Amino acid sequence: MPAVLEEICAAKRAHVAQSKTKLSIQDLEEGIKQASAPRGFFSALEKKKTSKDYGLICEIKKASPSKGLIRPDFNPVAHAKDYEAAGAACLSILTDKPYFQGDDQFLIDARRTVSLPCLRKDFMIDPYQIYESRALGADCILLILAALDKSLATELESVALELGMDVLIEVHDAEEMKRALTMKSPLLGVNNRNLKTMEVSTQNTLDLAPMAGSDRLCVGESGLATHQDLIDCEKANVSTFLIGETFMRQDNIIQAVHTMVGK
Ligand SMILES: O=C(O)c1ccccc1NCC(=O)[C@H](O)[C@H](O)COP(=O)(O)O
Repeated sequence: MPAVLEEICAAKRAHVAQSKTKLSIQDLEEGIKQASAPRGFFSALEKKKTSKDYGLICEIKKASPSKGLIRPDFNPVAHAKDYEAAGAACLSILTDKPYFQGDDQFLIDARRTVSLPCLRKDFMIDPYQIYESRALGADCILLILAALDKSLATELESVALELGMDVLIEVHDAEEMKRALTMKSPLLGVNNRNLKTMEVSTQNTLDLAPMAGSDRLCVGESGLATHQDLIDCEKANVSTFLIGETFMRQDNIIQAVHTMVGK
């Protein structure tokens, strides 16, 4: 596992242990009963694909380990509104605090403001977090296969699906893609960021997406900066993308999304 992921997951295990002392899974199940029903994350993206539109998962991201602070005037509610107005299919909201300056409250506030399906973007290593995600209102969770063995990935996926959420399975190499194809979720993210070097290359999407076959929906993730990047990925039949930093660095987010899709 890349060192940065190792470090983030170790911190996450300590954080989850702490959370469990405050709220039990039974408490979270009570919270889930009060939560609004899941919005179809996968189906929103599938709809865009069917209508031959780009399916954008627009990310609310204040900072990152590779870039530090990205958005000084960070305002998750305003960013959520802008993304919806710009035509995003879905939102991704980082909730990890120590490495991304995220917050669970950002997910709650953003989701309440818009009608888009929302991904809780965090580092899932324990079933507890899957219950917590649904109680927070998440419609989809992320599973990073580089951080999970087969049995834990399968367990987390099955809890999420039972709770009615979609699952975005993230892969970075061919071995992870093969593992992803043994899982149930049809939503596969190809991460263009090499977490060992932090370099990004859309070539990764071009190399791995063809392995996925026509039953899965591939998402190109990370380092997408220009409309040409999207056009390049279309060579591998990928028209669904997760984009954070490029949008978050622009004062006018609506304009940035329009420019990205070539409007
Ligand atoms: O962004 C990072 O530096 C990072 C470091 C370590 C683990 C994960 C990381 N990013 C999480 C993401 O998946 C991205 O936020 C997402 O793919 C959007 O990427 P970008 O468009 O490049 O902001």
